[in-house]
Amino acid sequence: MNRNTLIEQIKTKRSFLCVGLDTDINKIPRFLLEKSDPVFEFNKMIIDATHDLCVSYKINTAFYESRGIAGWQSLVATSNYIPKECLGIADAKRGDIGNTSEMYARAFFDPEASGMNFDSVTVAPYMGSDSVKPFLRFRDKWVILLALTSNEGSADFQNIKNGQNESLFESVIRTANTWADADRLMYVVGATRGEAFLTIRKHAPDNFLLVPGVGAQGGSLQDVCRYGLNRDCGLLVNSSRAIIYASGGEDFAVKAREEAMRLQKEMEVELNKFNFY
Ligand SMILES: O=C(O)c1cc(=O)[nH]c(=O)n1[C@@H]1O[C@H](COP(=O)(O)O)[C@@H](O)[C@H]1O
Repeated sequence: MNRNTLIEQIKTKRSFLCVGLDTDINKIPRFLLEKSDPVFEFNKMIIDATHDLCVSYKINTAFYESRGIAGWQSLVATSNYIPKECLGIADAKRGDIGNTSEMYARAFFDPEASGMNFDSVTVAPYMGSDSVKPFLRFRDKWVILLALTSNEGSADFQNIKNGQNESLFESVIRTANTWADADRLMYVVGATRGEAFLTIRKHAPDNFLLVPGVGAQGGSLQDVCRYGLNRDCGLLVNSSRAIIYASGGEDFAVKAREEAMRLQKEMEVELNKFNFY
């Protein structure tokens, strides 16, 4: 999916919600366990219930890889069920020497090789340019590079300053912006980072930011929008557990829709404040 299509979708749906499919087989309603692929059935019902309210789905591959072959089958089936008008994110946090990154890129971007055709993949920047560039060789695909993450340990490395008083996350953004433009490169910035969005926007005025941490991790959508929105919206705000486990019962899809709609309404208010349309 290209940038213009993404922006059009945000305008049409008045939403920049990304639903996170962090589907844990031990947390899904029992009645689904009779199905041949319970995780896919769960995801399918979540997608059916939310696709008009969100512009993206993020599949965290850990929840699938941890289940071996069965998990991989659920991953492939779910990736192919994501509607075309929604940006599909493989949240795999990859990155390695060039020829290995090329294989990771094929795994998520080349349907003939792997059966999967994601629009984007999350990548760790630690190994530098040659570990990221193989992902950028695929047309109309996005790299979503970790910049300032939502977890407590993010300060261990990401806030370390260099001789120019610049934090590591700032150096990551400044350098990575020389590898690709804002049509191909997004950054992960945790919702728990509030005012840091001011600094991020100084270095990345045009890039879309994937923002996890609203919902279960307590980040504020309003703060994220105050400091993070740009003229193209420029945000994809993810919520996983708060949506998909809004209910543990047979009504899980209905409750997931209610939570997604609550967030979509809040996003619409923020877009209106920003005179986005
Ligand atoms: O790259 C990510 O998606 C990510 C980066 C980050 O800084 N923090 C973070 O929580 N995530 C992911 O975003 C999702 C957040 O899930 P919830 O806390 O359940 O909404 C999980 O899939 C995390 O792995």
